[in-house]
Amino acid sequence: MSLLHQSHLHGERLLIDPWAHGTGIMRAVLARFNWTASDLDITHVGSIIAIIGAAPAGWRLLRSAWHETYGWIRQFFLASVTVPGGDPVNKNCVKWLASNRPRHHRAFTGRTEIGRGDATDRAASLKKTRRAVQYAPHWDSRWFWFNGRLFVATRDNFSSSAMSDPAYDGVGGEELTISCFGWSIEPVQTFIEVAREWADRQTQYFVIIYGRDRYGMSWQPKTRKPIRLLDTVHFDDSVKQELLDDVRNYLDPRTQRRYQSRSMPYRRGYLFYGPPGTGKSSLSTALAGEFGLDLYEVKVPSIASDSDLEQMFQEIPPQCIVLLEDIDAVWIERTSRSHSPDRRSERSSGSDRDHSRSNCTLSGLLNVLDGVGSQEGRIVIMTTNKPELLDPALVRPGRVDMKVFLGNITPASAEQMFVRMFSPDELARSDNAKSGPQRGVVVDMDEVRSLARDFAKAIPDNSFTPSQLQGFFQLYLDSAHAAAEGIASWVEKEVARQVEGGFEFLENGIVKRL
Ligand SMILES: Nc1ncnc2c1ncn2[C@@H]1O[C@H](COP(=O)(O)OP(=O)(O)OP(=O)(O)O)[C@@H](O)[C@H]1O
Repeated sequence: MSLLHQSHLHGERLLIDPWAHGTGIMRAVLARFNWTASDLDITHVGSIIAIIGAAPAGWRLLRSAWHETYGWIRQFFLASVTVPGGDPVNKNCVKWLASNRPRHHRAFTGRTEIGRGDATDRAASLKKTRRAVQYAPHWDSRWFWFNGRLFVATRDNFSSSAMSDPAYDGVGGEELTISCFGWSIEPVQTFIEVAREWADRQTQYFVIIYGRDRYGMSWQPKTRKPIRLLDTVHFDDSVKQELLDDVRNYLDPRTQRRYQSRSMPYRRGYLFYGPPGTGKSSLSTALAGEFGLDLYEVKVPSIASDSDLEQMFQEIPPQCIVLLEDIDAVWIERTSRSHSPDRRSERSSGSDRDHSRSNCTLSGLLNVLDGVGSQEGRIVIMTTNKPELLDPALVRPGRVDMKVFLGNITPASAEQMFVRMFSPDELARSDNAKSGPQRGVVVDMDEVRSLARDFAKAIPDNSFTPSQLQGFFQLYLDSAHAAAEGIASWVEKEVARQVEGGFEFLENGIVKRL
């Protein structure tokens, strides 16, 4: 089709032209750069459009040329180490890279941070809709300098299924390859060591608790708890000291050499037993913090089968604490149980298995604890509220080397707990964390000690669990005097409640019992 042109008084102008609209826009754009309309003719427009049209093809060509070249560079000039996704080293390196990222990094993954809320509004943070969003840098390859060398880290970010995994946290979920120029992988190994040490320093004030993911397929870091000091778990001081000495001695490298030279399996097992709420889990976490170990938590009633248990243990690293909670739930196969008639009658009832009972068997458990395939070097802590149900084979020396009873609180422990709750340092620390004026009434240490002595006198020995007493303190956190005054009536009420027993509930403002 021929183009129609018409001359006007103001010179030659395009009137009816398929390009007219486009050129109008272009003219407007060019005018901003002080170009006149006469500078633009149809051949210029055509060239510009052709260039724009060819740009993506050119870009693709350049990219594939770069990939080809990069492949050659990797093959002939780079030394590399690949770390599988989910491995702790992978997380360490990715975290190091994230914290040393360029200031203007622009790609992030965002995910709802379950378990942590909006720090500025505590009440709102408990609502589902106000959960904070966590942003982690998103990248598939990063060039960086380390120790004067050029490194590149690549991960299979976008194609991997990691992103669709609900447990994906944006850190360490994908296979990671770290490379540097040269023939030796030594610089990469040095980088990995530095990243590991850096990550250890970041977590030295926390205990990392690992749990199975929701499909029971792999271990995932479940929570990161601030280290709980052993002083905050109250029980018999001499037993606590004995336990500490035993763990310290076991972890000493000389002990390991001694075990090995005498062909003894390098393993240590502990049983923490006692009523609910006496600190069995708290003590396990405190021990992990004290010795800088990660804690792998296994809830025995929820184990699906012996093979699942075996798989779990195979994936647990050597230096850590394995916490087997509610070990009495394990399925006993033995036909003769001298001191557990209840269990025998349950066993004879065949299919009606107790729901709190695990699907893993005693022999499955014994196998992972000290069978041929069991790893050495880890600490196993078992907890139970019902030690009388345990099979003697499970708790024999070699499997359980020390039994620690955690019982109801003694007046001496109650006194320690009071001092801890109201020490001036503790009050100042917790009030500083709050915004607004100081709420707690600070009394000096001598007064706290004297109030604690009076407080302890009101606590009958061996009557309340530490968690019950903790519940009492939660009512009086702001005043040591009020706590010391309120304890007598609280004890009276609690004792009456324990005598009456049953489940207490409120109906029309009246306390009733089931
Ligand atoms: N001995 C203790 N010293 C200090 N605090 C304790 C102690 N025992 C329990 N608590 C407090 O009570 C709560 C429950 O404790 P924990 O879960 O450790 O008890 P548990 O014995 O493991 O209970 P369960 O058998 O029901 O699992 C925690 O908040 C903990 O701080």
